[in-house]
Amino acid sequence: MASDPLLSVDGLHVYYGSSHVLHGVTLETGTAPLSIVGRNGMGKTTLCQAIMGLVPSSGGEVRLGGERISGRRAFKVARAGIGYVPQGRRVFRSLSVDEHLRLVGKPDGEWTVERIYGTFPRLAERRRNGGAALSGGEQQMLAISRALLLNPRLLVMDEPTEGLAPVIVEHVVEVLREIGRSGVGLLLVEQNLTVATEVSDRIMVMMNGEIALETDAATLLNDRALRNRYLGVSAEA
Ligand SMILES: Nc1ncnc2c1ncn2[C@@H]1O[C@H](COP(=O)(O)OP(=O)(O)OP(=O)(O)O)[C@@H](O)[C@H]1O
Repeated sequence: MASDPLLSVDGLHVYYGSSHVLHGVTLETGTAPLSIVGRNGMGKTTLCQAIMGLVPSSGGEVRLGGERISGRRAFKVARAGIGYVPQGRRVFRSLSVDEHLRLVGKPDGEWTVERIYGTFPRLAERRRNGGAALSGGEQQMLAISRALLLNPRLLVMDEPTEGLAPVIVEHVVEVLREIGRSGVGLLLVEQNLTVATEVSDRIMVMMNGEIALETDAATLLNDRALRNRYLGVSAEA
């Protein structure tokens, strides 16, 4: 008997008032990373938020390991095993790096504060710095670390490289690849096609609130006409 996929989203609809934003999104993913790309305003953030229970869906369902999680409140979705790194990072300005990590870290989890410091030496160097004193890249690493310390089965990340310098983007890509290898599932929403294709081979394109295309990284990178059709100018950025 085939086992349940790690995450399955089936026919998900979301409205903001009378505005219909998700039009029956359907996807499945396992422990191999999956990237979702798409132009601005296509519904990628809304999809992340609907999976997390942060916006209500009006039809369809979300399952984690076969268990229905749609309709649950966000903290229960997190407790069920989905870590979320929202767009814009959101670290506390007055808490130090170490305080951020110790707030959520548990001594017996697979990801511990010590493992985080080993994975992100930069955070170890900055452990006494407050959130306000961190660079954008360091804040992103802290946001990812916080999500990992909850020992999730799946991480949902919304544009983790947005606004970062290229050298920092490279480091974040390395970290995402390591997460992919560690057995934690990864659903990555990205505007940066290079990042998306470096992190995952499987790529979905969202257009007008639907998954319009599922393809592999090489096909998308090699087919300019396909990129133009689904991603327009942002694909060349
Ligand atoms: N809280 C909200 N209330 C009303 N409309 C919203 C709200 N949030 C998003 N929208 C609209 O829903 C649509 C999808 O937005 P969403 O942020 O999900 O897209 P996106 O693909 O993540 O875009 P971006 O890459 O720019 O973040 C857009 O038209 C947006 O204006």
